[in-house]
Amino acid sequence: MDILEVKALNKVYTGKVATHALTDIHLTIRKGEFVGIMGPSGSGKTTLLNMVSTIDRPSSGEVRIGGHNPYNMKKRELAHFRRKQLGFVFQDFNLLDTLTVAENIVLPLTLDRRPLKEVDGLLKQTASKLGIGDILNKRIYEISGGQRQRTAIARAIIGSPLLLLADEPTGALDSQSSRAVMESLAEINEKDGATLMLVTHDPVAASYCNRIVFIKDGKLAAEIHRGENRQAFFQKIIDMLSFWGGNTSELSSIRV
Ligand SMILES: Nc1ncnc2c1ncn2[C@@H]1O[C@H](COP(=O)(O)OP(=O)(O)OP(=O)(O)O)[C@@H](O)[C@H]1O
Repeated sequence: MDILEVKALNKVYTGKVATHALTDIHLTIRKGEFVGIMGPSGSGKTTLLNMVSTIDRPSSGEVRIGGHNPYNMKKRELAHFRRKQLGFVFQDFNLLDTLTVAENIVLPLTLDRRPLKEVDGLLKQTASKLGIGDILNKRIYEISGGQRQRTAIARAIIGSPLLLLADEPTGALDSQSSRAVMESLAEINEKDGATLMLVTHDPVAASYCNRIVFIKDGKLAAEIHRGENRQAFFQKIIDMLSFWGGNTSELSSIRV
């Protein structure tokens, strides 16, 4: 089953000078896939993510999520669709600092007025998946960056969205926390069959994906698939980045 279908997508930012940010993008993500989007700075990764996450409207072409075209929806319907069907994970966590970990995680369910008992069950189950069951009563300012990102992931998946979208989720983390966060995302993908789309510059983070799509100058440039061996996939990613452009400095010697 296709979770995401992007067809003939174009985005032109109009202004004094028009920027053709995306040109004729076709991308399908099937249920249970973990797809990474990579490419040099300014290549159009964020623009693509914004079109898929329904934040910004394409200039032409089509986006379908679970068979629905979000851009045909009315404002309220779209807000509801976004809350139910999409999960978001950002580089800077986007958590509410003065609330507890538990309060942050259940926020989407509270907004939907789900029964307390159901919310409590889902909270325990989701927190234990992310290994944060013992910090539920702490406030966000009392926990580490890695714990914050795992809290944000818990919030993103508690409503079982069709598609989880992550924008540089390891961008603000040290390498050890980055690995823990990527291992959590990979586990959600493998064990729960969650479908993920990840935008990243980080080849180590990207090596946890099943497939990487490279964008260059707003166009799909190449695609690689992971086999059994993550170290070999990491090396392939490095090779692709040095060919297509991207951040590869000091990375070839890293073991993943
Ligand atoms: N709101 C905007 N208005 C005008 N041009 C924009 C806007 N957002 C992005 N662009 C341009 O569109 C192109 C693609 O930008 P985008 O942010 O999608 O790239 P990116 O691959 O995510 O880059 P980075 O890795 O640096 O975040 C760039 O040329 C950028 O300058």
